[in-house]
Amino acid sequence: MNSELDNIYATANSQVADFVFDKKVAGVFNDMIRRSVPGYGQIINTIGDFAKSFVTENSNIYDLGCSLGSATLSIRRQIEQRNCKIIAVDNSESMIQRCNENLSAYVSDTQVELICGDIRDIAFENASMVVLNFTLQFLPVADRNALITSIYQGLLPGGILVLSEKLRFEDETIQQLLDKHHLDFKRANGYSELEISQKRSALENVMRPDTLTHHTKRFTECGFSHSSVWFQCFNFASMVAVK
Ligand SMILES: Nc1ncnc2c1ncn2[C@@H]1O[C@H](C[S@+](CC[C@H]([NH3+])C(=O)[O-])CC(=O)[O-])[C@@H](O)[C@H]1O
Ligand SMILES: O=C(O)C(=O)Cc1ccccc1
Repeated sequence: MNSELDNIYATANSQVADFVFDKKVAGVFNDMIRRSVPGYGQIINTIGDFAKSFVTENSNIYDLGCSLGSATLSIRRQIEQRNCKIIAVDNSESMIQRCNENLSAYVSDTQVELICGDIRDIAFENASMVVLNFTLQFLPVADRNALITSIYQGLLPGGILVLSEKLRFEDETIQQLLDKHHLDFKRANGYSELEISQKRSALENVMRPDTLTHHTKRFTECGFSHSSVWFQCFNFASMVAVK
């Protein structure tokens, strides 16, 4: 999966536009997310491991906000179950175009249907696994419960939802502690203070993290009886909810 170096925010701008998943972002995304999200690689690998355990033959798997297809590739590498289909959805044409290139580079028996569209418009059915890997945080808060409910209703009994998100903390001491270590992670990965500051400004109107308490409450409200955090690094976490 080729990717240029992310230097999108390396030059000072008097006006930083809201972050969009456009062609420029898609071109550097693999570099951007690995240098910005601690534990991303581990989460991607483990999504494949979860798929090996949870995907059932003749079922559907949904990768919502698939970006370049890293989660879809991880799932496709791991599953041996027959007659499954992965439905990978993203509303960025640039992401879908690159995702298609990435998926075409590998031969696989597992069918992948790529949809350039809004995940809120997807009808979920016969699903053994659904992945929301750092996507829900970009949806309006008011739309999140309806999506999780729709996912729950479309999951087969025993099906799994993997939800990874940046977290917000009510406790200001914890928020500041984990924010600091996240920014140190970005610094250690070569981002300048200017890049960190300008990216934060670009994200503030388009990415709205929830608290872990809210995620857990939402799982229960939307029908799930089993959920847990399985991974957390600083203010980034991945959760599982099982039907
Ligand atoms: N309403 C929407 N409908 C469809 N796509 C959307 C919507 N809103 C945002 N997106 C898409 O969700 C993705 C979020 S990135 C996911 C990483 C990937 N899951 C990964 O495992 O590498 C995470 C991040 O950038 O932090 C982008 O590709 C958006 O175009
Ligand atoms: O939360 C942050 O500071 C990020 O940079 C996360 C991120 C990673 C990739 C695209 C958009 C946001």
